[in-house]
Amino acid sequence: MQGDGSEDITDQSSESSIVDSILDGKRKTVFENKQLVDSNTIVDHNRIYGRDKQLAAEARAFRDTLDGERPPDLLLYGPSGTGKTLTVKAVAEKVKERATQNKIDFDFIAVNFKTMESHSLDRAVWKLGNQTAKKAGVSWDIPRKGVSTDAKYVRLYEIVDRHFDALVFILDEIDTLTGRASDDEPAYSRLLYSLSRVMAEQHVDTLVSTVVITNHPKFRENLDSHTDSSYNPTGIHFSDYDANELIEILNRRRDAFKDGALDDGVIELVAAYGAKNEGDARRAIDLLRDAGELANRNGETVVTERHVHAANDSVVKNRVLEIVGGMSLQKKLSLYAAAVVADVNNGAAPSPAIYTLYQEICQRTDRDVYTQETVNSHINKAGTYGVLESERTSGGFKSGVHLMFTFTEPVDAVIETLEEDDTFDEIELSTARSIARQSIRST
Ligand SMILES: Nc1ncnc2c1ncn2[C@@H]1O[C@H](COP(=O)(O)OP(=O)(O)OP(=O)(O)O)[C@@H](O)[C@H]1O
Repeated sequence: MQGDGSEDITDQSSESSIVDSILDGKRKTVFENKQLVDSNTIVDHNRIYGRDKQLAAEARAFRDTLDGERPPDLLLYGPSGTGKTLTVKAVAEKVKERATQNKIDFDFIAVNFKTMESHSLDRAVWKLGNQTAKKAGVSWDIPRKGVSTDAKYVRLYEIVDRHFDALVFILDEIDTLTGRASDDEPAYSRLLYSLSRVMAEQHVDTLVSTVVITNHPKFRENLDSHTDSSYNPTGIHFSDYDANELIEILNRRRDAFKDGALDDGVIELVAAYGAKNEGDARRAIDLLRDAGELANRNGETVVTERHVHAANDSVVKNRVLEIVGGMSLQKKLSLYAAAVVADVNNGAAPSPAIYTLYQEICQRTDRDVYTQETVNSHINKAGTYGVLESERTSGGFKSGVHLMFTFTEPVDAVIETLEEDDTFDEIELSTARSIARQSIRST
């Protein structure tokens, strides 16, 4: 806008020519098939590495369907990003192909319960109904509210019975289905009970079975005794990947990139970061894609180790920001003290030294000082989101038994992220560091 309120024509035309040149020009990209580095893509069997035992166990179970028998329920457990969802969906797709050849109506319904806004049984049944109706190609005429859970079950099972010979429900993160706090039995227990008894109790002819995917197999301890006796899944374990396995996985997706667009060492570096990140293949694939996107943004045609390092820094920062961004002031102060102590003490932060630094910071910036117990519990909260781990120990400090915190995220990223908050304007990092060193020596 100019002073008289009219548009600046020169600026507008240069803007539109920039936009035109971007839209009209041929896009430079390092990617040949970007889908391969989208972690939601279900890749073909020839790109799945090192899961033969698990694939075989899943195929053996699903095979029953082709023989007209109900497959056993499966429980796939292990850390995040270890191929639980990928393998079971890949096998289910294959079984579906065979079933179609044999004129069997087989299908699978995959639902992730974590992403639901409410974790009640009612919402879970509604969601299963909605997905099942979609697969069956019929409309799901049940409103979310105003209809009882029983009525939702009835309609769901009617669709199942009418449209499928065999159906597998793939239930991801089922342990998040806790239901209301007042419920005496968790919602997932009631859902598993119903699904495992549907053929007997609802007179459904369809061969119905379940595949539960979880990082927390201990959820079974909270099953109601009735569910526990009717639900006996076959367990299949998935362990995390080491760097060499991640290299194999990533190498099978090289063709996501154009010929020559991946510099030597890029895959190995991404795998090394991935191995540090709990051997999670999802994070490794995402990092490889992010590095490629960064090269694209910079207008470069080859992805190098530099892009990987930079992409990793920004992933870590975003993750830490997501966790610490919403913390209260006192939690931030406690975590900051822990991070500074860890920073000067080779990554380990003993609680007495943290508390000394925390007190100093609060006194110097005129803030309330909470008890050591509260500070420890504030820091432990950060642990539940995966920033650090704690262990009870008794060695080396006058104060007897204490907690030792070790960070699972890079300490410098935690300090840098916390320092973005105005609260820390009054605190000099160098001063905090020297107090931390002193308190390590004197506690
Ligand atoms: N063995 C493997 N070979 C090829 N790709 C893999 C392998 N394991 C995992 N992946 C890829 O890593 C990503 C995460 O895998 P998947 O979704 O199966 O993990 P998950 O174990 O189900 O994790 P979560 O517990 O978080 O749901 C996916 O993109 C998947 O394609």
